[in-house]
Amino acid sequence: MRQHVNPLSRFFQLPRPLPSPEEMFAQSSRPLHLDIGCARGGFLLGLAPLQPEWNHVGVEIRHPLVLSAERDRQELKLDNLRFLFCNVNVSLEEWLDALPRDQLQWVSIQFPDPWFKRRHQKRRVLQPSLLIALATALQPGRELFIQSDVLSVIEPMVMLIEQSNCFKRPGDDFHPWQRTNPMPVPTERERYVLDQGLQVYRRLYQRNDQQAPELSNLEALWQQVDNPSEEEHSDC
Ligand SMILES: C[S@@+](CC[C@H](N)C(=O)[O-])C[C@H]1O[C@@H](n2cnc3c(N)ncnc32)[C@H](O)[C@@H]1O
Repeated sequence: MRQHVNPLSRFFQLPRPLPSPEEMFAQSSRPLHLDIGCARGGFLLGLAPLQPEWNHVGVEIRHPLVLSAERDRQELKLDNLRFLFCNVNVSLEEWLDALPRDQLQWVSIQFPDPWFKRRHQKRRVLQPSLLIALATALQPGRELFIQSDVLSVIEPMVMLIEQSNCFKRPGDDFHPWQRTNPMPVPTERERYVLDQGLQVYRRLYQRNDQQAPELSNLEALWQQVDNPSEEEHSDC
């Protein structure tokens, strides 16, 4: 059990320039997968060797976890993977904006920290401005995958994604939630949740061809997203 770090604290509000794909990867033109909130990186450390034709980037706000993940990556000699320390709500938009067109092809946000209280809404990782930056970087057909074991965490994300009008669900996906994980490797949190016999809520989205909305419009919708639970929570 641990308390989450507060992404709004002054320390985490300092912008950090993030390296470009050219600076990170020898074969920098490969398609890019971005995992937001990668923690110790177990998921990407397992995935990168299975997908050598992709480059993978994990971003994480807790610096010691990034150091540990990078150490493991170097031991495993995985040159198609990097872990970066940043607050995605402060530093990711500029990086996304500078990516070559259609390089980013997959984004995953898995088991994000559950900030339940409405007054903590701004601490949640998926904010309107981040969603717009992702929607702008992802070309039609490219994918955004979200999963969580907490319904009241994933529902506002679903609402935000769907209200943006930038994403659709694949045509063969008729269920409220994906039954299985489209990724071949579970995350650390996912493994823990499944071991407990708990349910996992998953959604896979594809970028459609609609323009990203104005930030002010999406922010107004986000304000309407209500979350009644006042429970405090901690995990991983
Ligand atoms: C509940 S953990 C899940 C970790 C991993 N995705 C998994 O499924 O095992 C959520 C992770 O997101 C990170 N995180 C939360 N807010 C973040 C932010 N603004 N920027 C980057 N990482 C963030 C947390 O530090 C934490 O490691």
